Amino acid sequence: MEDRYLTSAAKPAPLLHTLRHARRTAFNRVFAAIYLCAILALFYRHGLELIIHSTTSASFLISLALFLSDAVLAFVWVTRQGFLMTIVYRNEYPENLEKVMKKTDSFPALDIFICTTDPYKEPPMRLVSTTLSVMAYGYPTEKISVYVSDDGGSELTLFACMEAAKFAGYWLPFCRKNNIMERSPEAYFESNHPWSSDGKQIKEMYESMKARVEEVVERGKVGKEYITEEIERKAFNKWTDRFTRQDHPTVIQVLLESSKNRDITDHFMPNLIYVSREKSSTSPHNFKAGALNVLLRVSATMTNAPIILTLDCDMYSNDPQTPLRALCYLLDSELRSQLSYVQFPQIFSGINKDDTYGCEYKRPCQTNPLGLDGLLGPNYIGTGCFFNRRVFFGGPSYIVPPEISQVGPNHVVNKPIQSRSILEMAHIVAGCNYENSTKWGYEVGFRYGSLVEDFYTGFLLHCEGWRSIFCNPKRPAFLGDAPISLINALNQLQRWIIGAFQVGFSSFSPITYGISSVGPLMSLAYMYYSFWPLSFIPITIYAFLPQLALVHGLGIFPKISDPWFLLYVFLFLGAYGQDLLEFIVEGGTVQRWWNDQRMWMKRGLSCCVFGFLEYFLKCLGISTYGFGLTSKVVDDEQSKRYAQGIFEFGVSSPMLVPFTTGAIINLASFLTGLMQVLRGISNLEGLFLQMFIAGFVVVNSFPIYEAMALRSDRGRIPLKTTMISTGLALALYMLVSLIPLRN
Ligand SMILES: O=c1ccn([C@@H]2O[C@H](COP(=O)(O)OP(=O)(O)O[C@H]3O[C@H](CO)[C@@H](O)[C@H](O)[C@H]3O)[C@@H](O)[C@H]2O)c(=O)[nH]1
Ligand SMILES: [Mn+2]
Repeated sequence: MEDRYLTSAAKPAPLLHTLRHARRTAFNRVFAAIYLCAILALFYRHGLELIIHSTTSASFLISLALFLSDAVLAFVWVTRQGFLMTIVYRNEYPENLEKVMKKTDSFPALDIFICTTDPYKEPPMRLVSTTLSVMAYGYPTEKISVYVSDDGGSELTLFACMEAAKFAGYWLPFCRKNNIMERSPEAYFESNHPWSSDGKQIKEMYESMKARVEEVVERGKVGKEYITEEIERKAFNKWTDRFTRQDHPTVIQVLLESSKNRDITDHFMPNLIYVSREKSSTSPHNFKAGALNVLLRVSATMTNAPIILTLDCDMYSNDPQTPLRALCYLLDSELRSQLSYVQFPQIFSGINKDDTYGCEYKRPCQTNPLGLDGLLGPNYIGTGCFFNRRVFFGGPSYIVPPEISQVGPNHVVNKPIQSRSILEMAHIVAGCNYENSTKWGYEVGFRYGSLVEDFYTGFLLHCEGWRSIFCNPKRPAFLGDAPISLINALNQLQRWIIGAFQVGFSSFSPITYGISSVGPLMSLAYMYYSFWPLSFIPITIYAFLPQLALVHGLGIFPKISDPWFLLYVFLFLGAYGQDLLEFIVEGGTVQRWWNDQRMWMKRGLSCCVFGFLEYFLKCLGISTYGFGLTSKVVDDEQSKRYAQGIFEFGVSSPMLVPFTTGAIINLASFLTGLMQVLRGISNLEGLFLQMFIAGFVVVNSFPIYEAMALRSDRGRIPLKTTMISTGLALALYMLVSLIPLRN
């Protein structure tokens, strides 16, 4: 990007973007001060309980457990404030871009990276639609290069990309001519349109392409009848018998070259390049971060665009204007020297009405970034993000040069991408040993060392002194898939949790390194993401301890008549109330919020615990972990249940056991407590808070009881899980009976 994009100083330049501070920030600050006082009061009471009122070892242990729980909750609350103190909204005006830039041909080139890994978990037709949706961007076509990274090394994926390249010749002019907004053919043909004659024709072409790709995927092989050209045959010949997913040479296939290929209206096409990096079972490949670094280098040798968009195969473009919106920031002369990336929110298209599994992730994807945007900017969330290529090579004021200049940000490509020397170079930099003893993954490129490479990379970029921008247009810029079964949702989150701990406990921890590099509020936010899964400690304690005490008629919280009771009421209502408010203000519904807080409990008693255990077993060298890919395939019956908002438990997995056990204990304890109160053995006064907690959990657990006892479909809780959980609940109950709780 040269200086000709700079706006002239003489006349005020047309606005590219504006910023507005949210009014509720003031409220949030006042509320935080009040709530903090309440927390301090709570700890004063904990001190009294621990030091003065604990007379037996059992009561001391109970007080200690409650203290520990509240300490973690307080820590999480404090770190969450990082998102609430500086909320801002932005608007951008892409219509002014051309005025600012004067000539359309001065639009910068754009390299788009799309990652895919497994044709059976990530249907290639979804990849095709995503690819076509960005190839059809309303942006000078010859400036777009799309790089598909196939970590599965699959000929099926290559075949799908070839089909996409052919179809693009028809699809791109069709989109331009009819000025359609949904440039993902899958999304476009799914919605109902009055079809024109060319619409019908192209729909037929799409359906036949889809049939071919799906047939090939089903057969697991690209049949000879599909290979028509010599160049295609040569490409598929690379899949020899020795070619496996884990061990194979680099495959780079230029499927479209903008200077050569034209569409049916003789208009330029974008570049489309398939890349499957070399893999060897003896060299680490660093999952997605490794794949992205290969694309960074391969694209540098071929097109080296100053702007890069990273996408997952399931996030298609929903608005052809999106690159222009990103440019409103990336080309801004005041921001430019500091700006690392423009992050769009992840918005999911297939979520049911009430978002059963809380997979909208409204806070991390939509509301928290608004708060961060008033500081150094949102964290990177892996997809839907436009980067300035330069950020991968050092901070704003210093350059960390790569080992060879051909992969650096200043390299000028002056040969066609299919020329021999370029292709040779591209193969070299995609090799699995290329990174040995280089700075890739540590000081250069996407960072290694965490399963949430996106979070880690964004954090370190902020630490280097870069800022980022959150761009949240009304019409979602991208739409993606979210898991629609409980176990998939929990597994996905477990990977994120392990990744978060990897950052939190690394030498670059936000607690230590972060505070000195990004400032207090920003590092609070990063601390929140690194450590919130520790909430499993209070969630577990609050799910079992008050209930087991209740069964034995033992009160562990203040009585209703005790003034401390009001403090508990305020802390509970304050936290839940503010959370609800925040959710609703940003366009959520009460039902979705309810489901989200219900999932919070389930997560605390499943993937948070397992993620924590797995992280520590790995630290001790006992286990290893991989990047458990989220499946994007669902069967019809499952989708039907999801559409009705019915929980999908289905598989028997240890993941389901803790919260099922919890649900049983809470029900039993609530009923026992109720009986005791009704029979006059205990009085409600002293047990009210415990009854309330148990009752609240019971209400939240209705779907669990239903899935254990009443349902017969395939999504119910498997009998095995129910039996193990009941056994555990009984064992726990008996164990507690052995402890002398009262003096
Ligand atoms: O070895 C790998 C593993 C994954 N991927 C790709 O990474 C993307 C994300 O994988 P997915 O299973 O969909 O994970 P999600 O949990 O849905 O992804 C979220 O979390 C990831 C970090 O764990 C981020 O990279 C993603 O951008 C973010 O959407 C997909 O395109 C994969 O094809 C690779 O390229 N190579
Ligand atoms: Mn995904």
